[in-house]
Amino acid sequence: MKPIIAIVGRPNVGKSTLFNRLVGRRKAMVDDMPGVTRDRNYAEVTRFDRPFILVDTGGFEPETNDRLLQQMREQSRFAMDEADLILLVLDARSGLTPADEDVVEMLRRVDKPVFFVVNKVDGDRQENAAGDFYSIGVDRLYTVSAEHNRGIGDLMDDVMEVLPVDAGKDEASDVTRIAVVGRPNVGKSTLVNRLLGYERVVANPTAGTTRDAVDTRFLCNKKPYVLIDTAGIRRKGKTVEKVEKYSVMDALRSIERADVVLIVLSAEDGVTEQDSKIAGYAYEAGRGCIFVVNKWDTLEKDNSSMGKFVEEIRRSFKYLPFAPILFISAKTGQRTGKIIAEVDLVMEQFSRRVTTSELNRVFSKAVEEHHAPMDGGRRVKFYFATQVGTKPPSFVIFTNRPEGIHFSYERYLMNSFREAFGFNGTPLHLMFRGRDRKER
Ligand SMILES: Nc1nc2c(ncn2[C@@H]2O[C@H](COP(=O)(O)OP(=O)(O)OP(=O)(O)O)[C@@H](O)[C@H]2O)c(=O)[nH]1
Ligand SMILES: Nc1nc2c(ncn2[C@@H]2O[C@H](COP(=O)(O)OP(=O)(O)OP(=O)(O)O)[C@@H](O)[C@H]2O)c(=O)[nH]1
Repeated sequence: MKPIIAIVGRPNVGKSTLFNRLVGRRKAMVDDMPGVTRDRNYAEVTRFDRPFILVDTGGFEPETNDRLLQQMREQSRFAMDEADLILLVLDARSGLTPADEDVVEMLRRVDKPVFFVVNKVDGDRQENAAGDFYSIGVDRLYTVSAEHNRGIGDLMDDVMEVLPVDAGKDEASDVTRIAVVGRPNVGKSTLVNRLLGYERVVANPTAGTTRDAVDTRFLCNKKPYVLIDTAGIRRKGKTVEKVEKYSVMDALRSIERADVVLIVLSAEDGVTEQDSKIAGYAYEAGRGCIFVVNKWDTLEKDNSSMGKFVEEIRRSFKYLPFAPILFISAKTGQRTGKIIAEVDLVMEQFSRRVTTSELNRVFSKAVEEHHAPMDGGRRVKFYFATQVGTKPPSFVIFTNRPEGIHFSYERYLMNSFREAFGFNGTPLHLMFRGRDRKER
């Protein structure tokens, strides 16, 4: 599993700025996609060919919580439990505060590498002021300016030296890896047990790598599948509070390792905020997605109830119009037998390749029917499209204005591809590239 680096610190010290700096990407353009977190707080980053997961814990703060210390404790606890390495961000311009000291105290007890990062050191003047932070009693401070990209290279050089090495992939290509995700109590464990009970479990759960992930292999119609992190799902003795706090993170980790994600909803509750969050991550991670509406047995049904639920899902998850929806009861077994067949269909599309000539036929027709809007008074021209990868299907489109293509036009192109090719259940990834190597 890829190691996790957590960024902690009180509000406004520059966590998100540092996060964006390290991710090296513009902020995700997701404004017009309800349900997808606006500022993403979770990203996969590769440095010196080594991938890791970067988490900005600021994003985990409940919006209504006004208690600073409480928030920081939660962030730090999260970081201590889940991360492999912690970046504590301090603010050179505001100096050391009691809240900082409180977190430092907590982190002192952690048996993981902690880097003390003094941010907003934009110039030499702040460099001197930053020295005050040594009063917290650490050997090494890293002075940086996240905004102006100062000191970041030195910091990351040292971080990469102590970051645990990825303990290895388990990505046999013929196996479909399935993650079952959803907020607490929607019926994940019941569903997992149902799937495994149905199908013959061919191997005992094997203890995974660094964080006790237990994946379970099983066969269905002689085809191999892996259910990811069944331990996380079945884990007993979690306190209620912990379940509430960490389930999104559990989901993230499973999604990260999956091909196809079963997003479990509960028919009893309808769609909730937390469902949106989880589904948003599955989408952003570019995994195959299937909505599984569980507890269908609990509804008083009339003819329109399924249609209404479909509507609610489509309205709440506008960015996932391509994800199939299944209505099941994990408890009674109703329609659970259809899940794996649906997974197969999605996996096929997720791994699908179209030929360059087919692709360009569809692409040029789409462009002809609906021109791209002008970019700063300049015509946007396209040259050529090619598929560069699968899982999910990824395309590069060559254009004279790679930075001038609006998200709505990108979406139009994706929809044209879907209309022509299907790609049911899988996100698509488009990249625009200029002939002069400019890229977005
Ligand atoms: N001068 C200076 N300002 C910075 C630097 N890094 C961040 N800032 C500013 O500090 C403010 C807070 O930055 P954020 O990245 O939003 O801080 P945060 O810790 O993520 O804040 P929360 O989201 O509230 O937790 C913004 O106005 C940034 O522009 C820096 O290196 N130098
Ligand atoms: N009526 C009904 N109840 C169900 C169904 N599936 C699960 N349940 C019940 O819902 C409750 C929660 O089920 P779990 O499988 O433990 O849910 P979970 O999502 O794994 O929960 P966490 O471990 O808290 O994340 C249990 O009481 C189940 O018996 C279903 O299809 N119908």
